[in-house]
Amino acid sequence: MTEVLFEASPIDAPASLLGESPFWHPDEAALYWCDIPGKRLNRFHPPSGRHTSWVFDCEPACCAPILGGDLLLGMRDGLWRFNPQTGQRTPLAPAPYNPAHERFNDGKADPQGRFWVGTIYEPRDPALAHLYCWDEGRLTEVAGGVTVSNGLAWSPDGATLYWSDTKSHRVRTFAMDVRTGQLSQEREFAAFPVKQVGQDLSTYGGRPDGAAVDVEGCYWTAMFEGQRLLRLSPAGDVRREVRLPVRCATMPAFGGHDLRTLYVTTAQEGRPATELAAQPWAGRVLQLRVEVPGLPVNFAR
Ligand SMILES: O=C1O[C@H](CS(=O)(=O)O)[C@@H](O)[C@H](O)[C@H]1O
Repeated sequence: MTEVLFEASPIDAPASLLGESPFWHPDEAALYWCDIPGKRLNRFHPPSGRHTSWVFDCEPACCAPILGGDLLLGMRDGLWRFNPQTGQRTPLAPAPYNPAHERFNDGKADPQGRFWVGTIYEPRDPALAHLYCWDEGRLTEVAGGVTVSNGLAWSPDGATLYWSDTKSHRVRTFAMDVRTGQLSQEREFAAFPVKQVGQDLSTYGGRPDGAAVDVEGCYWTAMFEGQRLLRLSPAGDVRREVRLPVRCATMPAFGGHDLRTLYVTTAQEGRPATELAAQPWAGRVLQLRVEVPGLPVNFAR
């Protein structure tokens, strides 16, 4: 039997049901991530090995640091400011959709501190999810026509926005006016073969989920259900594939003092029992070392 060696192994923190939105906080030397159905925000501090989590009454889907302190949380019921020291949560904006069948999903700040956040339309059909931008106290709808808004990331110069729709297996780019945040020149960046009904997972490459960009401008995407990460050049060519010991990776994030540790959140929710028995790290945050550092996290303002 051939032994498969994986480069990634889990950090010393409990598994999530559906881990998402990891980011490395440079001031705290800690990794934050959400467990959406577990209704938890997690923090792991590698130097001390300390894991902390906060439990809410509503699903947190994305988190970002705010300039000057606190975190911004995108939750099913809206955007919140959260103080991890006191546990206090202050409302910023109510959900601009019906939370009975839609919720915020992937969200990130751009280099100017505007917070971009998309939604997931849970009935999945039709494609009624959106992308919003939170800026100067206003939440504005900027795009729609997707089902699972995901994969937000920016090129190193901040002038290209990446955005995926996991369900349609596509990643697109926009030119972004760095000063105003105005989007133009929508283009298809990458498209992956859609899973056929009854297709064996061993022949399926997965669909683009969360993403992160490195200093060479390459786009790292988690391929949900494909058991791999892909590193795509700015032109969209696959430069590297990293096989993972877990079927469902959800998002990579660069961390560590040199931003060369790639953390990857994963999911176990809804997976078959046989798969979970074979992949005991499902739901854990994985880590691996990479050669090219990532871009630091952007702070929301
Ligand atoms: O709920 C979620 O699920 C999706 C994966 S999929 O839509 O089921 O293919 C994941 O990408 C998303 O980020 C997560 O919140």
